[in-house]
Amino acid sequence: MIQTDNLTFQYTNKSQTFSFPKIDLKESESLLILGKSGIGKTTLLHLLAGLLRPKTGALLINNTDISNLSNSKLDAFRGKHIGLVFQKKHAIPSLSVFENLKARVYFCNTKVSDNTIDELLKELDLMDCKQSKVNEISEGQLQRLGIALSVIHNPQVILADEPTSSLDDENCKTVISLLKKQAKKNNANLIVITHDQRIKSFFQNTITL
Ligand SMILES: Nc1ncnc2c1ncn2[C@@H]1O[C@H](COP(=O)(O)OP(=O)(O)OP(=O)(O)O)[C@@H](O)[C@H]1O
Repeated sequence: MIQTDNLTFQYTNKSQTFSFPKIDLKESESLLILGKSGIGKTTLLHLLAGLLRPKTGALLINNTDISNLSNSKLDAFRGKHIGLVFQKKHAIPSLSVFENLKARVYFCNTKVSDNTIDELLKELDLMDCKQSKVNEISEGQLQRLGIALSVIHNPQVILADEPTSSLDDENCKTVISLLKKQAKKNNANLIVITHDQRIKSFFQNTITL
Protein backbone atom coordinates (compact mmCIF):
# COMPACT_ATOMS: atom_id res chain seq x y z
CA MET A 1 0.00 0.00 0.00
CA ILE A 2 1.47 3.34 -1.08
CA GLN A 3 0.07 6.79 -0.47
CA THR A 4 1.64 10.15 -1.21
CA ASP A 5 0.22 13.59 -0.65
CA ASN A 6 1.61 17.02 -1.55
CA LEU A 7 4.97 15.46 -2.29
CA THR A 8 7.59 18.04 -3.32
CA PHE A 9 11.34 17.82 -3.75
CA GLN A 10 14.27 20.15 -4.41
CA TYR A 11 17.85 19.13 -5.14
CA THR A 12 20.46 20.97 -3.04
CA ASN A 13 21.71 24.11 -4.85
CA LYS A 14 18.97 23.89 -7.51
CA SER A 15 16.12 26.35 -7.76
CA GLN A 16 13.55 23.97 -9.32
CA THR A 17 10.98 22.46 -6.97
CA PHE A 18 9.28 19.29 -8.20
CA SER A 19 5.61 18.83 -7.21
CA PHE A 20 4.34 15.32 -7.72
CA PRO A 21 0.74 14.17 -8.19
CA LYS A 22 -0.99 12.23 -5.43
CA ILE A 23 -0.52 8.45 -5.47
CA ASP A 24 -2.93 6.09 -3.72
CA LEU A 25 -2.33 2.40 -4.39
CA LYS A 26 -4.12 -0.37 -2.53
CA GLU A 27 -2.52 -3.78 -1.97
CA SER A 28 -1.44 -5.49 -5.22
CA GLU A 29 -2.27 -2.52 -7.46
CA SER A 30 0.23 -1.41 -10.08
CA LEU A 31 1.00 1.98 -11.58
CA LEU A 32 2.79 3.24 -14.66
CA ILE A 33 4.39 6.68 -14.40
CA LEU A 34 5.07 8.30 -17.76
CA GLY A 35 6.73 11.56 -18.65
CA LYS A 36 9.30 13.10 -20.94
CA SER A 37 13.02 13.04 -20.23
CA GLY A 38 14.10 15.29 -17.37
CA ILE A 39 10.60 15.78 -15.94
CA GLY A 40 11.48 14.06 -12.64
CA LYS A 41 10.47 10.41 -13.03
CA THR A 42 13.64 8.97 -11.50
CA THR A 43 13.51 11.61 -8.79
CA LEU A 44 10.00 10.45 -7.86
CA LEU A 45 11.06 6.81 -7.89
CA HIS A 46 14.00 7.60 -5.61
CA LEU A 47 11.63 9.40 -3.23
CA LEU A 48 9.30 6.37 -3.21
CA ALA A 49 12.32 4.16 -2.48
CA GLY A 50 13.47 6.40 0.36
CA LEU A 51 16.73 7.16 -1.46
CA LEU A 52 15.83 10.87 -1.43
CA ARG A 53 13.88 12.75 1.20
CA PRO A 54 10.93 14.96 0.24
CA LYS A 55 10.96 18.70 0.85
CA THR A 56 7.31 18.52 1.93
CA GLY A 57 4.49 16.00 1.97
CA ALA A 58 3.64 12.56 3.27
CA LEU A 59 4.90 9.28 1.86
CA LEU A 60 3.27 6.22 3.38
CA ILE A 61 4.26 2.66 2.60
CA ASN A 62 2.24 0.04 4.48
CA ASN A 63 1.11 2.80 6.85
CA THR A 64 4.69 3.84 7.71
CA ASP A 65 5.57 7.44 6.80
CA ILE A 66 9.06 6.76 5.46
CA SER A 67 9.89 10.47 5.24
CA ASN A 68 10.07 10.51 9.07
CA LEU A 69 12.34 7.49 9.54
CA SER A 70 15.94 7.86 10.70
CA ASN A 71 18.59 6.85 8.13
CA SER A 72 19.24 3.48 9.77
CA LYS A 73 15.51 2.67 10.07
CA LEU A 74 15.00 3.72 6.47
CA ASP A 75 17.80 1.40 5.31
CA ALA A 76 16.24 -1.49 7.22
CA PHE A 77 12.76 -0.64 5.87
CA ARG A 78 14.06 -0.53 2.30
CA GLY A 79 15.88 -3.85 2.74
CA LYS A 80 12.71 -5.51 3.95
CA HIS A 81 9.89 -3.94 1.94
CA ILE A 82 11.24 -2.45 -1.28
CA GLY A 83 12.61 -4.04 -4.44
CA LEU A 84 14.36 -1.78 -6.92
CA VAL A 85 14.93 -2.51 -10.59
CA PHE A 86 17.48 0.07 -11.69
CA GLN A 87 18.28 1.50 -15.12
CA LYS A 88 21.93 0.66 -14.50
CA LYS A 89 22.34 -2.99 -13.61
CA HIS A 90 23.36 -3.53 -10.02
CA ALA A 91 24.78 -7.05 -10.07
CA ILE A 92 28.36 -7.70 -8.90
CA PRO A 93 30.28 -8.71 -12.07
CA SER A 94 32.87 -10.94 -10.38
CA LEU A 95 30.21 -13.11 -8.70
CA SER A 96 28.02 -15.78 -10.27
CA VAL A 97 24.27 -15.30 -10.77
CA PHE A 98 23.59 -17.54 -7.75
CA GLU A 99 26.22 -15.79 -5.59
CA ASN A 100 24.69 -12.40 -6.46
CA LEU A 101 21.32 -13.58 -5.18
CA LYS A 102 22.89 -15.02 -2.01
CA ALA A 103 24.67 -11.69 -1.46
CA ARG A 104 21.40 -9.76 -1.91
CA VAL A 105 19.64 -11.99 0.61
CA TYR A 106 22.48 -11.36 3.06
CA PHE A 107 22.37 -7.58 2.60
CA CYS A 108 18.58 -7.53 2.98
CA ASN A 109 19.11 -9.21 6.34
CA THR A 110 16.53 -11.86 5.52
CA LYS A 111 16.36 -15.63 5.13
CA VAL A 112 15.72 -17.27 1.76
CA SER A 113 16.55 -20.93 1.16
CA ASP A 114 18.71 -22.10 -1.76
CA ASN A 115 15.65 -23.99 -3.06
CA THR A 116 13.65 -20.75 -3.19
CA ILE A 117 16.49 -19.10 -5.11
CA ASP A 118 16.42 -22.02 -7.57
CA GLU A 119 12.64 -21.63 -7.97
CA LEU A 120 13.06 -17.97 -8.84
CA LEU A 121 15.89 -18.76 -11.26
CA LYS A 122 13.59 -21.27 -12.99
CA GLU A 123 10.73 -18.77 -13.20
CA LEU A 124 13.02 -16.19 -14.77
CA ASP A 125 14.67 -18.71 -17.11
CA LEU A 126 18.08 -18.25 -15.50
CA MET A 127 18.85 -21.82 -14.40
CA ASP A 128 21.24 -22.36 -17.33
CA CYS A 129 23.48 -19.53 -16.15
CA LYS A 130 23.12 -20.08 -12.38
CA GLN A 131 26.88 -20.66 -11.93
CA SER A 132 28.01 -18.20 -14.65
CA LYS A 133 29.75 -15.00 -13.68
CA VAL A 134 27.65 -11.92 -14.36
CA ASN A 135 30.18 -10.61 -16.90
CA GLU A 136 29.65 -13.82 -18.93
CA ILE A 137 25.86 -13.63 -19.35
CA SER A 138 23.73 -11.99 -22.07
CA GLU A 139 21.94 -8.61 -21.81
CA GLY A 140 18.56 -10.33 -21.56
CA GLN A 141 19.82 -12.64 -18.80
CA LEU A 142 21.28 -9.62 -17.02
CA GLN A 143 17.94 -7.82 -17.27
CA ARG A 144 16.15 -10.86 -15.77
CA LEU A 145 18.81 -11.12 -13.05
CA GLY A 146 18.01 -7.47 -12.22
CA ILE A 147 14.40 -8.53 -11.65
CA ALA A 148 15.46 -11.55 -9.57
CA LEU A 149 17.67 -9.33 -7.39
CA SER A 150 14.82 -6.90 -6.82
CA VAL A 151 12.25 -9.52 -5.78
CA ILE A 152 14.28 -12.22 -4.00
CA HIS A 153 13.37 -10.85 -0.54
CA ASN A 154 9.60 -10.77 -1.38
CA PRO A 155 9.20 -6.99 -1.13
CA GLN A 156 5.78 -5.38 -0.74
CA VAL A 157 6.74 -2.70 -3.26
CA ILE A 158 8.60 -3.21 -6.54
CA LEU A 159 9.91 -0.04 -8.17
CA ALA A 160 11.31 -0.24 -11.69
CA ASP A 161 13.19 2.56 -13.45
CA GLU A 162 12.94 2.30 -17.27
CA PRO A 163 13.07 -1.52 -17.26
CA THR A 164 12.28 -1.83 -20.98
CA SER A 165 13.74 1.17 -22.79
CA SER A 166 16.69 -0.72 -24.29
CA LEU A 167 14.68 -3.85 -25.19
CA ASP A 168 13.05 -5.04 -28.41
CA ASP A 169 9.25 -5.54 -28.45
CA GLU A 170 9.34 -9.21 -27.47
CA ASN A 171 11.73 -8.77 -24.53
CA CYS A 172 9.83 -5.66 -23.47
CA LYS A 173 6.67 -7.77 -23.15
CA THR A 174 8.56 -10.54 -21.33
CA VAL A 175 10.08 -8.16 -18.76
CA ILE A 176 6.75 -6.47 -17.96
CA SER A 177 5.00 -9.83 -17.67
CA LEU A 178 7.72 -11.10 -15.31
CA LEU A 179 7.53 -7.98 -13.15
CA LYS A 180 3.74 -8.25 -12.95
CA LYS A 181 3.94 -11.97 -12.16
CA GLN A 182 6.45 -11.40 -9.35
CA ALA A 183 4.32 -8.58 -7.91
CA LYS A 184 1.17 -10.75 -8.05
CA LYS A 185 2.93 -13.58 -6.21
CA ASN A 186 3.31 -11.35 -3.11
CA ASN A 187 0.30 -9.05 -3.59
CA ALA A 188 2.94 -6.36 -3.97
CA ASN A 189 2.58 -2.92 -5.51
CA LEU A 190 4.46 -2.51 -8.79
CA ILE A 191 5.42 0.97 -9.93
CA VAL A 192 7.18 1.38 -13.27
CA ILE A 193 8.51 4.68 -14.54
CA THR A 194 9.26 5.08 -18.21
CA HIS A 195 8.99 7.09 -21.38
CA ASP A 196 8.43 3.82 -23.26
CA GLN A 197 4.86 4.21 -24.58
CA ARG A 198 4.79 0.51 -25.64
CA ILE A 199 4.00 -0.63 -22.09
CA LYS A 200 0.98 1.63 -21.56
CA SER A 201 -1.43 -1.15 -22.48
CA PHE A 202 -0.10 -3.39 -19.68
CA PHE A 203 -1.25 -1.02 -16.92
CA GLN A 204 -4.69 0.14 -15.84
CA ASN A 205 -3.39 2.98 -13.68
CA THR A 206 -1.15 5.55 -15.28
CA ILE A 207 0.08 8.99 -14.27
CA THR A 208 1.81 11.36 -16.65
CA LEU A 209 4.18 13.83 -15.00
N1 LIG B 1 21.50 14.44 -8.16
C1 LIG B 1 20.99 15.49 -8.79
N2 LIG B 1 21.36 16.75 -8.45
C2 LIG B 1 20.83 17.82 -9.07
N3 LIG B 1 19.92 17.74 -10.08
C3 LIG B 1 19.52 16.52 -10.46
C4 LIG B 1 20.03 15.33 -9.84
N4 LIG B 1 19.44 14.27 -10.43
C5 LIG B 1 18.61 14.76 -11.38
N5 LIG B 1 18.66 16.11 -11.39
C6 LIG B 1 17.88 16.97 -12.29
O1 LIG B 1 16.52 16.82 -12.01
C7 LIG B 1 15.77 16.80 -13.21
C8 LIG B 1 14.92 15.54 -13.27
O2 LIG B 1 15.78 14.41 -13.37
P1 LIG B 1 15.21 12.91 -13.41
O3 LIG B 1 16.39 12.00 -13.58
O4 LIG B 1 14.33 12.70 -12.25
O5 LIG B 1 14.33 12.96 -14.74
P2 LIG B 1 13.68 11.76 -15.59
O6 LIG B 1 12.29 12.18 -15.91
O7 LIG B 1 13.84 10.47 -14.89
O8 LIG B 1 14.58 11.78 -16.89
P3 LIG B 1 15.02 10.58 -17.91
O9 LIG B 1 13.74 10.07 -18.53
O10 LIG B 1 15.88 11.29 -18.89
O11 LIG B 1 15.77 9.56 -17.10
C9 LIG B 1 16.75 16.94 -14.37
O12 LIG B 1 16.77 18.29 -14.77
C10 LIG B 1 18.07 16.55 -13.74
O13 LIG B 1 19.15 17.26 -14.31
